[in-house]
Amino acid sequence: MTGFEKTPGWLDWYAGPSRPEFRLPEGAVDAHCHVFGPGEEFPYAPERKYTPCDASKDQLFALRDHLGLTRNVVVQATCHGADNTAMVDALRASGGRARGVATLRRDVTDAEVRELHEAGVRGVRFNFVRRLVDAAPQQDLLDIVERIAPYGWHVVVYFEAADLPDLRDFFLSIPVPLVIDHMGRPDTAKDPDGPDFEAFLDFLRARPDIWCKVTCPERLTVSGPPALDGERRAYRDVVPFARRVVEEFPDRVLWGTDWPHPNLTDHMPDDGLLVDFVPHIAPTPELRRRLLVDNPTRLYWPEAD
Ligand SMILES: O=C(O)/C=C(\CC(=O)C(=O)O)C(=O)O
Repeated sequence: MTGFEKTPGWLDWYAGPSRPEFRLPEGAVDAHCHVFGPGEEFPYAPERKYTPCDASKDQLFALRDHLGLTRNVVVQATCHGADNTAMVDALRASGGRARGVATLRRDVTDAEVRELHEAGVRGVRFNFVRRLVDAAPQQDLLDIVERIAPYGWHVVVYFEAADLPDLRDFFLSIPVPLVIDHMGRPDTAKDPDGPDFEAFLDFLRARPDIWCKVTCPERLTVSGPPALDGERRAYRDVVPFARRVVEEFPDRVLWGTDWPHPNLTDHMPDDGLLVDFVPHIAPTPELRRRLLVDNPTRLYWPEAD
């Protein structure tokens, strides 16, 4: 017993994922995943808006090996607030095979940033999704950027598509590279060639150092079908959105599982089938190598590039 009770309706991550049919290229990176607790060892943050089920570093590394991945980027999720200890513990245990993205408060010290850097953190995440967090004032975020810039870190931003018009100028004022979570969460019931997604692509065109994660079809899908029970045509409605991004920005796209898939209540995907989704959004071996290996390695392990 950890004393933490998972948010009602929240599904557990999928135990026993299938082995993907698509063979990942050597050096493939899961550039968006999380560790949660275990709560007994790494308590969840008092200010959290949900309580996840535990998902430990060992379980993450077992999934990495099962799927044929080489490396992980562990992204701090809001349920751990700005207490990065579970994420850092995973980085330290990974033998250099995991890098991290932290959450920082405005009063973070240079010594703390240096320690995170030494542990393998390479970015800070700013979350604007209201169901997850009360976003910090923009000036606080810019103060944090000043702290991390000397270390060559980037800023990961998570927002809903409807909020991009209000946030765009702020994002473009951030003087370090940006990484966008989950394609800026487009409404996939809309036309992938329509004005809303075009506005997102236009934002990516505004600077050459804005990267985009083509992740989370399981969150973005409206018409499915879900990646379960061997389904080979999962999330078809998301494919044209992701392909537009991959084909126009082949050198600044990233892919990840989003394991353990927090906050899903409808279905929990089979991570092996999520790997099998990749060839649909990156149709050539060259695009797949950039998406899965070259781009994340350049951003998170430049010394190995
Ligand atoms: O896993 C994700 O990236 C997405 C999340 C959770 C999250 O980002 C967080 O808690 O910080 C979501 O949409 O609920």
